[in-house]
Amino acid sequence: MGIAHPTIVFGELSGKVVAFKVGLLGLGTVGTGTVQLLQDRAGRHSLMQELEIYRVGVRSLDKSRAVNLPDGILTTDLQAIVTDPEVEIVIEVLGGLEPARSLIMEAIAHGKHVVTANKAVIARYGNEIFDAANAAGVYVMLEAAVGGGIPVIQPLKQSLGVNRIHAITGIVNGTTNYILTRMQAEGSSFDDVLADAQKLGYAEADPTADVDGLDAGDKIAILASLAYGGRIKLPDVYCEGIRQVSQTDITYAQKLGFTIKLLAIAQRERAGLSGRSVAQQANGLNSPQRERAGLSGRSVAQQANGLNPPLLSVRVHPTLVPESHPLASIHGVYNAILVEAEPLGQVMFFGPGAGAGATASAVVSDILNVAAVLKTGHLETESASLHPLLACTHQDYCAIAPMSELVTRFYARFLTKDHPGVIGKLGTCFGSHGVSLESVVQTGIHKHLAEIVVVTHNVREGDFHQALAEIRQLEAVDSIPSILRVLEERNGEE
Ligand SMILES: NC(=O)C1=CN([C@@H]2O[C@H](COP(=O)(O)OP(=O)(O)OC[C@H]3O[C@@H](n4cnc5c(N)ncnc54)[C@H](OP(=O)(O)O)[C@@H]3O)[C@@H](O)[C@H]2O)C=CC1
Ligand SMILES: N[C@@H](CC=O)C(=O)O
Ligand code: NA
Repeated sequence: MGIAHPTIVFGELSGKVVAFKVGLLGLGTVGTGTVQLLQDRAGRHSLMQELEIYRVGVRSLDKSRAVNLPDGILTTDLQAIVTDPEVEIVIEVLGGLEPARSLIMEAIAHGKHVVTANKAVIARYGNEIFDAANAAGVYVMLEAAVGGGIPVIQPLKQSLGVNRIHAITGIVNGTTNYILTRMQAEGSSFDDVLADAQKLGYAEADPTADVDGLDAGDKIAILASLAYGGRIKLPDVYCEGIRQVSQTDITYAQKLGFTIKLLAIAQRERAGLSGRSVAQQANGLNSPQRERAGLSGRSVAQQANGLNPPLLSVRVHPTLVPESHPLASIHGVYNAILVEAEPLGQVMFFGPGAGAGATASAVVSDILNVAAVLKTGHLETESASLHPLLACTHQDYCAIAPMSELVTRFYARFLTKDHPGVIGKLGTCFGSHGVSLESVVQTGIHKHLAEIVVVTHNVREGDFHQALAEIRQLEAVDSIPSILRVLEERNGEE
């Protein structure tokens, strides 16, 4: 098909236009940043000269736009973009599940390479998307989907590929880090700061995904899948957001030498914790988990120890982070991802996790990666296969251990009657469930009730909750307003 629409042609080499035609779906925060970057090529990689914005799909043609595009580039017919034979690379920056998912699938079916910033779609439909892409011989690139502009997807696929990953601990949601930072620094209210994050373009269209930890859950599922070489079932990822984090807890945490962060964590389950072996933990998996891990009908002990992909803990929750930990100093919309690997040791990726320019940097880098492969003519022969360090070809599922088996420290705040002996009763309940306390502080009287803050040593989460269930029955205990996990200072491990 000839070029029926006006286009922005950037590249003309040896008198011959060699542009890769890009179809952009979405012209919001990220789409606008992407166009701005593609229109401002001076001093950037020369391959950018060969990218051409061919069509841009939006919902409304009446909106004023922060970028100038020639007449006829904008369209509301997104399907026409993903089926247009002229388009080689489709950029999906619409957000949401539909029509994003269907358009990605249709683009793949029409032989287009896809670049997406959409972690929600990849975390839920990655299986079908990558199966289809691999069968069609096209790339699906997603650097912008995790950590915004921070390069973390490509490093996990390429530079860190030889490492055995022990743990990934990240601040991967800019909105919640921005909210927690300002609540902590200024004592601002949650709602006011959220409104600012929305104005700045950090938050998702529905900020529930940010605030309730679901966006971070999508991102850690994607990182875990790349790091551990297996697919992750999203419902297996435990997600707890920041709605219940109060000024009171922020203040107590500060007094105790911690800062509260929403952490996304994926780690190999460690053998021997709380006297349990990996095999026993794998026994605790429900049957679909064991089925997915390939454990059913075989010796769980034998298989869990050599599990490939391994048995993992994958979770998102607000966490007390020691002030001395590298993640404690990540503020505002910044993200950071700490990777602990063998033989490399610790490496931390840090940078802006959201925002137009930063995210566009990741999107356009992905486009360049695809254009670079296309330029080599690598995919043009019948027998050509996808570049193994750019494609995603995992088939097996990782088994995810239940949260009750997690071994972690806890912070808990109790409101109790101000009676003698209450602290002793709490200690007895904890002790009878094997929960050892690092500190117990009675911090004052709050509406005629005593406020007691407890920090535990490492405990098995299931044991801790059993102790709490017993404590709730105590006549002296009014309520337990907060329970938060605590990160250990050494090695970023819990
Ligand atoms: N914002 C950020 O900092 C980051 C965002 N991301 C991800 O990037 C993606 C885009 O986010 P963002 O740019 O913030 O989103 P915006 O809401 O700012 O922009 C969405 C764009 O998509 C268009 N659009 C949405 N639905 C449709 C539809 N059904 N038909 C046609 N057009 C549609 C909108 O059109 P119109 O303009 O006409 O309304 C708009 O241009 C999301 O997946 C997000 O998770 C990833 C990293 C950081
Ligand atoms: N809403 C997300 C945007 C980037 O993924 C965030 O706040 O991190
Ligand atoms: Na990134």
